[in-house]
Amino acid sequence: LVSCAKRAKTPNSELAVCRVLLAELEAHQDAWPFLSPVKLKSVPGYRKVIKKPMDFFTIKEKLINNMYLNQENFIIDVNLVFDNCQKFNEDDSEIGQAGHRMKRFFDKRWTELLRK
Ligand SMILES: Cc1ncccc1N[C@@H](C)c1ccc2c(c1)OCCO2
Repeated sequence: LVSCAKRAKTPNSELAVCRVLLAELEAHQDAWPFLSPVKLKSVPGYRKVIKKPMDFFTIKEKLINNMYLNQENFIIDVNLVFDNCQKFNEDDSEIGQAGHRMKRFFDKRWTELLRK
């Protein structure tokens, strides 16, 4: 039989994987600093230093409201969470360490799930 062309991934199946990945991030024991938006009034300097705040709750809202057209936009927002964390927090701080652990976990899982 002639093999059919490799079926392109439909956007919704791409986004289904993003929902699975986000659920795993939210369930991770080191997710606590990233579960909701940083309160800009209660963290001195955050608003000035971090130009594009991002967190897992906001990402979930964007997924639910179909604001991600593809996996790439989702991955950009997740990496923004970790880049903001590294920019604002010392590597040896509680939050800094949580951020490094979460980034390592994410990089591993999306490689396994998305790089099929
Ligand atoms: C990711 C991040 N980077 C820099 C600062 C804060 C945060 N997270 C907030 C939720 C946060 C995390 C931990 C906290 C906190 C707020 O305020 C009270 C003390 O403990």
